[in-house]
Amino acid sequence: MRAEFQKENLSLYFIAGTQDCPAGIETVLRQAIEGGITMFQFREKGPGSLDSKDDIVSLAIRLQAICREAAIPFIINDDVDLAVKIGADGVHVGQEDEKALEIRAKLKGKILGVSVHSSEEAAKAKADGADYIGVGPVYPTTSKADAKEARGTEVIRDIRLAGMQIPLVGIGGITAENAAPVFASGADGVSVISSISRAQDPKEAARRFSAIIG
Ligand SMILES: Cc1ncsc1CCOP(=O)(O)O
Ligand SMILES: C=C1C=NC(C)=NC1=N
Ligand SMILES: [Mg+2]
Repeated sequence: MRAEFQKENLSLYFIAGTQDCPAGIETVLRQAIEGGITMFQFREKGPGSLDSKDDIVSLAIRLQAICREAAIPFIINDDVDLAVKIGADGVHVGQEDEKALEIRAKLKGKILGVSVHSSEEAAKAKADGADYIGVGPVYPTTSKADAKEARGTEVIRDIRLAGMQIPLVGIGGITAENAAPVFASGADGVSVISSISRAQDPKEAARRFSAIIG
């Protein structure tokens, strides 16, 4: 899958777990796909998320099938073993997760995304073989309890000013109304949870981004 991964996949990168989807994650995912999302990350984490491993695995398999039908990359958050087990297209890990270098070895040919909060962490992620980096929170967020302080587009600009061209997605509190500055600062895409997952009409919510993505 890595061969097919390109920065355009990051344009509208939807992330969700059951905890983010009052209307039901499978329904929300299908509507988000109809609305034009370009990549999906299953992130079952935090208050209200499933705690049964079996439930998580069977849901991941169902969500993966929905993404495969639509030919969009299916990414697992944090759980490298789950990603390998079900043959996901890739994994996204934070600084505290398994070392990106070790994951790169386990996930040959798959997509590896790493969360970074500075240009130094971005350089390390690149050296470790990351295919893309997630930078944020850009704006305040309520979808990640332990999120760091919102930095606006400062870190994205720092990374681009440092000359790093690695595929980069901004994340944190992003809506169709505040997405333009994220692209303007050098991001290849925006990563979104609640402005799609909690929308009255997730398809319409996703579609509203396409005016900005071009
Ligand atoms: C997973 C993650 N990482 C940084 S902020 C965040 C949550 C983003 O959720 P939302 O788009 O609802 O603010
Ligand atoms: C924390 C995260 C940062 N960025 C992305 C793309 N996903 C995440 N789970
Ligand atoms: Mg993590």
